[in-house]
Amino acid sequence: MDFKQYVTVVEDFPKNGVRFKDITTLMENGEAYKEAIQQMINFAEDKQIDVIVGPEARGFVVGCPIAVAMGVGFVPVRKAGKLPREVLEVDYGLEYGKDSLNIHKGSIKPGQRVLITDDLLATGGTIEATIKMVEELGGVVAGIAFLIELSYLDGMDRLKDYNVFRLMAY
Ligand SMILES: O=P(O)(O)OC[C@H]1O[C@H](OP(=O)(O)OP(=O)(O)O)[C@H](O)[C@@H]1O
Ligand SMILES: Nc1ncnc2[nH]cnc12
Repeated sequence: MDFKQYVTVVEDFPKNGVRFKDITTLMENGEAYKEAIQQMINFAEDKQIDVIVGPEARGFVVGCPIAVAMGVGFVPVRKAGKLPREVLEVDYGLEYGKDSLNIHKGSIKPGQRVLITDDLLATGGTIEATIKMVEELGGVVAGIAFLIELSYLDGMDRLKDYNVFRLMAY
């Protein structure tokens, strides 16, 4: 399947000449969304995954259906101030700003094998912060799966030590 035909490229969003890759048009198409998720599951299948971790919000869009299909749990990474219990917090930068991310302490058990999911790899700031939180909680990052890599931003350079899958590259 040519997945790129379902992604809409929006010029200058949210600002400063960023070429935004909008996956909502892929999600609107049941066949394309299902097949994209299936390809991520195929990548994860032989990795003895115990739990999936995805950053808000688009990491949920890909991570939750994979978790349900694989019969494993899903742990949300959220922007600061959204999780109600005790959290681990990490600052990060992204293509169009900076923020901090939280994960619930105790949400990953030491030694658990984790698949990290997100829709898109840009600078790699979000995923690097997510990896840091998983590893600080004692999890083992067994794989990282994206729908899209923006190869002109070199985010993959930060992920050399990991097993990474991406469906599309721009
Ligand atoms: O590789 P990076 O430079 O870190 O950028 C990639 C991140 O940016 C987007 O999320 P965003 O923070 O815009 O949040 P959203 O999913 O809530 O829209 C995207 O879903 C990734 O998580
Ligand atoms: N260019 C881009 N398109 C969509 N999501 C993004 N997140 C960070 N950069 C992005």
